[in-house]
Order: sequence, then C-alpha cells, then structure tokens
Amino acid sequence: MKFPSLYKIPKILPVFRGYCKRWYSLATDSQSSISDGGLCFELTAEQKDLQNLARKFAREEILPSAAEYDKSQEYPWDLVKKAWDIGLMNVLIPQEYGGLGLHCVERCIISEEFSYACSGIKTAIDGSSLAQTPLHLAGNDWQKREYFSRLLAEPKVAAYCVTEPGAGSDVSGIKMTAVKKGDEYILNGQKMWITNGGVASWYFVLARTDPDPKTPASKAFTGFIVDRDTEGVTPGRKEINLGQRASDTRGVTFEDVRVPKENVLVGEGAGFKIAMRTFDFTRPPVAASAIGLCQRALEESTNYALERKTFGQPIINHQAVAFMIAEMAMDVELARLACYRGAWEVDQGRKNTYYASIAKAFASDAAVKSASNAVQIFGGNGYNTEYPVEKLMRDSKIFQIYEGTSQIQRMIIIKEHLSRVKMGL
Ligand SMILES: CCCCCCCC(=O)SCCNC(=O)CCNC(=O)[C@H](O)C(C)(C)COP(=O)(O)OP(=O)(O)OC[C@H]1O[C@@H](n2cnc3c(N)ncnc32)[C@H](O)[C@@H]1OP(=O)(O)O
Repeated sequence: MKFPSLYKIPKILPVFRGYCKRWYSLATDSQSSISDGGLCFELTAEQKDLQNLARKFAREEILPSAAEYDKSQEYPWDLVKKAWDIGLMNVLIPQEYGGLGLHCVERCIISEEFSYACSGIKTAIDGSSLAQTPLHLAGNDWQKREYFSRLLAEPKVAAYCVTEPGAGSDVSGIKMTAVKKGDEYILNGQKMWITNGGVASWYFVLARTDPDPKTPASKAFTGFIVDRDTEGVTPGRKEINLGQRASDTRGVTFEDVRVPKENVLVGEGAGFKIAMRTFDFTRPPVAASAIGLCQRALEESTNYALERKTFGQPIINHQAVAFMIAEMAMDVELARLACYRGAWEVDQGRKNTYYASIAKAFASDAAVKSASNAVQIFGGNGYNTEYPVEKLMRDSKIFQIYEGTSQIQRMIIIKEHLSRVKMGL
C-alpha cells in the first residue's frame, strides 16, 4: 500500500485517513505474527509509508524554511496548516472522534523526521499533542467531542499549562488556584514557559483545588480545559529563547477566569496524576525529536568530514574526528532503541514510565553532545550561521530541560528502578 503523493494534499486527507484505518489493522496483524519469532527491529510497510510521507514533508517543506523561521522567530502557521492538511498533525485523536487514532510509535516516527529538518518547527507543529494527551487519557465523551473537533475542523493548536514561574521541575509546587463557586471554578495564577501559549485556542491547565498544604499531590490538583478566549486569560510576550525559536513560548496569566465544571477532567483532585501520566505518552516522542536532531548532526558531520581537508587529507581520516562521528552514530542507534522501547511499551498498554524517562534522558543528552561535537568538527565554520550546525547546538539544549529536565528523568528512573527491584523484576 502506498500513500498518495504529497502534492495532492488538499484532496487526500479523507483518503489518507482511510488508508490509516486499514493500515492499522494490517499493522497489528503483521506485528502479532512478527512477535511469534521474537524481536523485530523492522517498521511495518505501513509505518515505512508514514515515515516516507513525514520525511518528504520535512525535507521539502520544513527544511527550506528552517533558517528563516529561526531568524524571524515567527510561529510557522503556513507549515502548521500544511501539516494539518495532509494529516500529520493531531494523529493521536481517536478515530471515533474523527482522528487517525495512531499510536505512540507512529508519533515518534513523525517527530524524528520533522526534527531532522528543524526541531523548533517540529515543536511548533507538535506541541499541541502535549495538551491533547490529558484529554485523550482522561476526557469524557463530551469533552473529547467538543475539544478534539475544534482541532480537526481547522488548523488550530492547544497548549499544556502546568509550569509556573516558581514551579517547573517540582509540579506539586504550583500556586495557581481554582476555587469552586456554584457550577464554575474561578482560576487565578500565572503559568510560565508555555509552548503554544500565544497561539493556542484552548489550554490544559493544572491548578490547586485543595488549599491544605498537607494534602498529597495526587489529591490536591485538578486539570481543566480552558478556552483561550475566556475573559481573564492573557498570554504574555513571546519569550526570546536560545534555540527552537519558531516555537511560541510565553507566560499566560489567569485572572478570575471562570471555567464551567463540565471542563474538569475526571474530577476534583485527579489532575496531578493526569499530568504525570501524560508524560508517559509524550516523553518518547520528545526523545524521537532529539534523535532527529542527532541524526542531522551525524549526517552533516559525516559529509563535512569527507570533504574538508587538513594536513593533506579529509578530516574523517583523523581518528580524533572519526571517533566523534562514531560516538554520534552510537548515540543515534542507542537512543532510537530506547525511544521505540518506551513508545512500544505504552502502546502495549503497559506502564512505561521507566522506559520513557530513560529514552528522554538518553536522547536529550545525546542531542546536546552530538550537536556540540558537530560544531567542533566544523571548526570556525560550525560557529557561524552560514552552516547548519550552530543552530543544531542552540536547538538541542532545550531537550535537557522541557518535559522534565535530564536530572528529573534520572530521579524518575532511580525511583522506578528501586520499585522494580522491590517487586523482584
Ligand atoms: C512536543 C514537545 C512540546 C514541548 C513542550 C514542553 C512543555 C513542558 O516542558 S511541560 C512541563 C515539564 N515538566 C515536567 O516534566 C515536570 C517534571 N516533574 C515531574 O515529572 C514530577 O514533579 C516528579 C516526577 C518529579 C514527581 O514529583 P513528586 O511530587 O515527587 O510526585 P510523586 O510522589 O512521584 O507522585 C505523586 C503521585 O503521582 C503519582 N504519579 C507519579 N508519576 C506518575 C505516572 N507517571 N503515572 C501515574 N501516576 C503517577 C504517584 O504514584 C503518586 O500517587 P500516590 O500519592 O497515589 O502514590
């Protein structure tokens, strides 16, 4: 089965969705037969088609615009619209709500391809998935119908509002309050570093509903879906960041924002676990995004080292350079294994917290190391904006920070490891 040409985009979406529905049943069948023989590192034919489609879009649409968006720091609405048109956005929305209902492995495939071309544009296009995941995991039928349909009807995006000026790594330290009054909640507080903060049409918001500081995190917070145009919601200025500059990052202020009780996910007190569980689904795709950047660093470095000569020969022949490239290749391969393990586990319906954090930490650290070494291999050229690797280095750093720092991932890994030891796993 082949996907239609990218350039028949406007007409293909329903066809693409039809393919995806058929493809999924085929993929599931073929995966179960493959698993009879043990491990399998092959994508299914249909996943390869998806990869080819995402690669074509990334190389032909994202890559040529990457430097310009990095410079202008504008949100790439034109690319968001194109990705939306061909069905490469909102892919997790279940079929019963009009989406493709793809799984975490497929999201990783798309993330890796997009990030190869530009991880900033990738974050701009895909940041919405982070906000969609709490709704996917914990929304009721009405909430899903209402809020997913808005994203499918038009190229719109959502944002995940958890971090605050005083609470990033320590989610239980958030200060935003939500107080119930009649059939509404009144939200007050300030969110910070919100990806898509200024461009989203709705937000997932985590707020404290139990003022008692002794109440455990698992009962003290509530998750809400909040419309962007509700009175009292004010996005701040666009933050000027080191890298991933096409992504829209802002503070968002909530001042006496009235949210109907129908917009509470699950119920009062359920928010912290929803926010945490979300990361189990979204950290593997963040790892995949870091891998896309690593792969780009590897390819740029290899090509450059084959061309560039010093001491009478291409620099690839100098072991000092060759070993840096070998390290990049090792990191790409190992990060990819960890990433797809994390995604596969959650697609099997198993708790993947351990694998998701391993993947996210390893791939993020690999991205920073690979991009830095790519600059080193390019020498003075690498430090210059005429070459692509300085942007890779700037873009890479955020992987060690967003969706949980590399240090937080290690905290999660050791906690999960010790509980596995206790269980005798
Ligand atoms: C596409 C790319 C877009 C990029 C946009 C990026 C936007 C962002 O960066 S979003 C913000 C990123 N922030 C983070 O990642 C936060 C990092 N911090 C954390 O994950 C947590 O605060 C963490 C892990 C440190 C734990 O905090 P802590 O306060 O110690 O909670 P902890 O005691 O472990 O758990 C509290 C409860 O939650 C439960 N819980 C914890 N993790 C999970 C989980 N994965 N699933 C379900 N429940 C969970 C625990 O079981 C516990 O429940 P109970 O009380 O019933 O036993």
